[in-house]
Amino acid sequence: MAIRAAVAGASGYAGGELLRLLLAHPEVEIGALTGHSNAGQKLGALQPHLLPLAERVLEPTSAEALAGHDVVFLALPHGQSAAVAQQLGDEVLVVDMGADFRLRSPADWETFYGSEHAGVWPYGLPELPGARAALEGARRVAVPGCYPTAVSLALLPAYAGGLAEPEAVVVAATGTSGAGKALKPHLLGSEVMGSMSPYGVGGSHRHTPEMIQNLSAVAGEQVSVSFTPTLAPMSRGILATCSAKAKPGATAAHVRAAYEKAYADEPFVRLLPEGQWPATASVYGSNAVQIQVAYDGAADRVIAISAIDNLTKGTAGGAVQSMNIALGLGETTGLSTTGVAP
Ligand SMILES: NC(=O)C1=CN([C@@H]2O[C@H](COP(=O)(O)OP(=O)(O)OC[C@H]3O[C@@H](n4cnc5c(N)ncnc54)[C@H](OP(=O)(O)O)[C@@H]3O)[C@@H](O)[C@H]2O)C=CC1
Ligand SMILES: CC(=O)N[C@@H](CCC(=O)OP(=O)(O)O)C(=O)O
Repeated sequence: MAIRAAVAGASGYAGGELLRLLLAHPEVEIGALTGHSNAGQKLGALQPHLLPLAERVLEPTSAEALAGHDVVFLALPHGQSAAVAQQLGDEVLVVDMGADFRLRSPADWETFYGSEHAGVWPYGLPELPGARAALEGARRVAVPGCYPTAVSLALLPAYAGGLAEPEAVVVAATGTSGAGKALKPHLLGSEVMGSMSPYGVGGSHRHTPEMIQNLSAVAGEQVSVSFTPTLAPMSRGILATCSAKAKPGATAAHVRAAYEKAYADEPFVRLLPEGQWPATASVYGSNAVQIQVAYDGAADRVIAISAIDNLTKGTAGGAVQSMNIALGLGETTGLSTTGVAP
C-alpha cells in the first residue's frame, strides 16, 4: 500500500523540490498540499515545473488538512513547525525541513533564532555517527540546514579520524534559492547577477551553532567554527571550503585514508578521485555530496571542499532519505546521485 504524504509549504522552494522528488518516489502517493498566502491557488501557477500536480489546489495549512496521512513534511518558515506538529498525533511521521528541532541547546536557539526553543528531534543527517539508528522507526525528524549538511560532511572524516585541530574555518558560497521565495531587496536580480558578496559574517549566521553541534559530537571535543557564507549568482548549490590546522603527525596519506574509509559505503557521498574538485554544477538536482580533501603541508592544514544542491541533499533530498530510513524503506529509494549538466 502506498505511503500517503502531505506537504505543508508546497508553494515554497523547499516544498517544490520535495514534490519533484516525491513524484519520482515509487512508494509515495502525494496527498494534501498546503500553503499560506497562496492557499486557494492552483499549484500549476506557483510551481509550473511540477506538471503532474498543476491542477491541485493549495489548502490553508491546518491540522485538519494534514490529518489522515502517513507522513507530513513541514516546509514552513522557522518557528512555524512546532504548533502544527503538536496537533498531528504521535503515530504519523513528521519531517520538519525548518530549523525548529535541530539544535540541542536552548540557549543557542534563543541567541540565533530569538524565540523559545521548541525541542529536539532525531537529526536527519544519516551519515553522522549514530544518526541512522536514531532515525530508524522515528516519528519525528529534524532535517539539517543546508550549510551544516555541506560543512559537516566535508569535515566529518577529519574530526572522526583525530586529524584536525578543533578550530575550523569555513567559507561557503550558496545560490539564491537558499533564501526562499519571499522578496528580499539584496536578492533582486540586479544585486546578485555578476557579483558575489558575503553576509552573516563574524559568527552571526544561524547555521554556526548547528555546525558546531555536529562537529563537536564527531570530534569528541568542542570545535569552534568561523563561518563566512557568501551569495553567488546561481539559483542552486553550495560550495563549502573548509579547513583546520592538522593535528601533530597527520600526513597527506593519513588524511586521504580517513576520507576513503569514512565514505566507502555511503550511497550519496562521493570522495572524488585525487586531482578532481567538487563543483555545484555536478550535483545540480541530485542528492549527491561531492567531496575532495587535500593536506596543505606548507600551512599544515587539512582542506576539505564539498558541493551539494541546497534544495536536494541540503533540504528535500535529505528529508526523503530520512523518511526512507524512518519507515524502513531502502535508504536510496526515489533518490538519485545523477545530476543535470551542463
Ligand atoms: N531554500 C532552501 O535552500 C532551504 C530551506 N530550508 C527550510 O525550508 C523551509 C521553507 O523554506 P523555503 O521553501 O526556502 O521558503 P519559501 O519562502 O520559498 O516558502 C515558505 C513556505 O511556507 C509558507 N508560509 C509562509 N509563511 C507561513 C506561515 N506564517 N504559516 C504557514 N506557512 C507559511 C509559504 O506559503 P505561501 O507561499 O502560500 O505564503 C511557503 O509555502 C524553511 O524553514 C527553510 O529554512 C531548509 C534548508 C534549505
Ligand atoms: C542565500 C540565503 O539566504 N541562504 C540561506 C540558507 C539557509 C537555509 O535555507 O537553511 P535553513 O533556513 O533551513 O536553516 C541563509 O543563509 O539563511
